[in-house]
Amino acid sequence: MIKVAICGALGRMGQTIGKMVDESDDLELVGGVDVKAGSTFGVEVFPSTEIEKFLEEKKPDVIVDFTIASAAVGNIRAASKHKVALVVGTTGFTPEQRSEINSMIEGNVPAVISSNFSVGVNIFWKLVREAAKRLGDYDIEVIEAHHHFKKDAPSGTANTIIDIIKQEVGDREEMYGRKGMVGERGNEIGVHVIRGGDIVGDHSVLFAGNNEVIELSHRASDRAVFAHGVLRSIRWVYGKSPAVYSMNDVLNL
Ligand SMILES: NC(=O)C1=CN([C@@H]2O[C@H](COP(=O)(O)OP(=O)(O)OC[C@H]3O[C@@H](n4cnc5c(N)ncnc54)[C@H](OP(=O)(O)O)[C@@H]3O)[C@@H](O)[C@H]2O)C=CC1
Ligand SMILES: O=C(O)C1=N[C@H](C(=O)O)C[C@H](O)C1
Repeated sequence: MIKVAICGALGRMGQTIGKMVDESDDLELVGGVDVKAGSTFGVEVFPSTEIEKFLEEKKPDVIVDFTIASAAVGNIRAASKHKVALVVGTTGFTPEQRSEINSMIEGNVPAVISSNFSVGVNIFWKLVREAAKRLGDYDIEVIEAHHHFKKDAPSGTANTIIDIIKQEVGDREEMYGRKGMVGERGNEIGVHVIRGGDIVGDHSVLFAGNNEVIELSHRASDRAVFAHGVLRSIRWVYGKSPAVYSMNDVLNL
């Protein structure tokens, strides 16, 4: 049995992952950490101020983090110190936070970090790369939509899309929405963020040329798609050599 702990255990993703871990035969949910203490699926949730005590008492094999960027940095530091493998889905990191995370992990613990654990999105990213490779002279716009509770914008997945496009077409300015006399469209990637209701997670990329538009889209209708990828990652990462891994490694893409 792989002993699993969840940071952000009482949140939307924490609950979805906790349920799936609890129902699986080869994984054992040993507890969680959240802002406030509590319980989930019959195990104790410690307050985030007591993460060190939690790790010493519960000794998880893998820690899953779905919190917020500022909190995740501290949780990753604690996991690295205690040599616990990581699966990190939290988004909204600054470049500085990402490099701090990488240096905490490298040579210390194995960690899968992804802005989107859905298998479909990981294939979608491949399709976006392929299109960008061939349609670099088309106008490119990225659109994402999420529920009204989401704190970071644009989504981590949209940021990954923008990175992929730039890797293929070269650096471009990101244009976040447009208003007023915007003038002729420049060598930019338009980025549009929608927040509303209970939208789980929609991402589209438009490649617009003369007399034609190619639109690639992915729509998640249940958080279970992310949680399935998280469970695959937990099973994959346990026992691996210390390094930062992506879902490409987990899915062998
Ligand atoms: N990679 C992927 O596939 C996916 C990534 N995400 C990302 O996961 C993150 C969480 O999303 P979601 O579950 O919807 O958000 P929620 O707000 O529902 O859950 C986050 C939880 O973390 C808690 N939290 C805040 N600070 C700490 C801390 N220091 N230690 C422990 N827990 C803490 C929050 O408490 P409180 O509410 O009291 O602040 C909350 O319970 C986001 O960054 C989101 O973008 C989401 C879905 C898929
Ligand atoms: O906050 C969410 O809900 C989601 N966050 C991730 C992101 O920021 O890309 C993944 C997914 O779209 C859901």
